[in-house]
Amino acid sequence: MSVVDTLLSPRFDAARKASYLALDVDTEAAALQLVEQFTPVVDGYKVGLELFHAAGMRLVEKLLQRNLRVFLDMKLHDIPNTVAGALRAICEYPIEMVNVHAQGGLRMLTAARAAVAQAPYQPLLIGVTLLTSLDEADLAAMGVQGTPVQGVERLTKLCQAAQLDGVVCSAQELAHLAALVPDGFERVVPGTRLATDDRHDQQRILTPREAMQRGATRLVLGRGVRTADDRWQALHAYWTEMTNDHV
Ligand SMILES: O=c1ccn([C@@H]2O[C@H](COP(=O)(O)O)[C@@H](O)[C@H]2O)c(=O)[nH]1
Repeated sequence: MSVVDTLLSPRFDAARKASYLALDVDTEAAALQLVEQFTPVVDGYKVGLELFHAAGMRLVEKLLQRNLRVFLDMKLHDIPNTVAGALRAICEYPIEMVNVHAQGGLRMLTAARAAVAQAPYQPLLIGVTLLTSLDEADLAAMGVQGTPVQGVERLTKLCQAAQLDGVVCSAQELAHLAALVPDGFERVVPGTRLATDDRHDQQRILTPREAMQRGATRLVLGRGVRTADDRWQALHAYWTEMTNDHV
């Protein structure tokens, strides 16, 4: 059996459904090349700031036409009225998940919730807590008191107060959050790495296995897969960790 056939087997269905491959490339053509390579093994893709600014909603429409799950990683952060307006425009499309910065505050999060609730499509609305590229020293330099765990806890409580569907956080805060949030609350984790991977610009990392063990509900897979010498082997390694061992 080839690695692609193995990855298409039901054994990996749960990992497939819990994964978004980050299309962090700078042209529509490069994004579609990745999508052509990985579909149908991967059926969920993340469009972030780089690709969105290069290719816009037209690229998102192309993914949706292929019946792919789309996480629009916009990290909206502005005054409540502006964020609500942006979400109304986004929710004209059947995307699966969109996010806002929890640091926009309760009024902004509440306006975001209301905008999505009234929209034609209602993606999961997720609050980004503290970027996984920040460590405690970065927080202190920004005037944010306490540890990343404390910061993520504060921001998660804001997201819960505004009735968001979940948060983005690092795997390092998950054990702490497990006691704080109910089962159905999404815990979306970017910046996981295999033990042998480069961490790049990420600071608060753990392995995919540790993330799943600690309660992640969805993982964003980025450079660990996309820039690997053998992308299929890398995806197999990530999904095996996500599948086998979180007991
Ligand atoms: O706190 C955050 C929020 C979002 N991201 C995004 O996830 C991917 C991670 O990519 P890697 O290549 O695996 O580092 C990227 O698109 C970020 O914009 C994040 O890393 N941290």
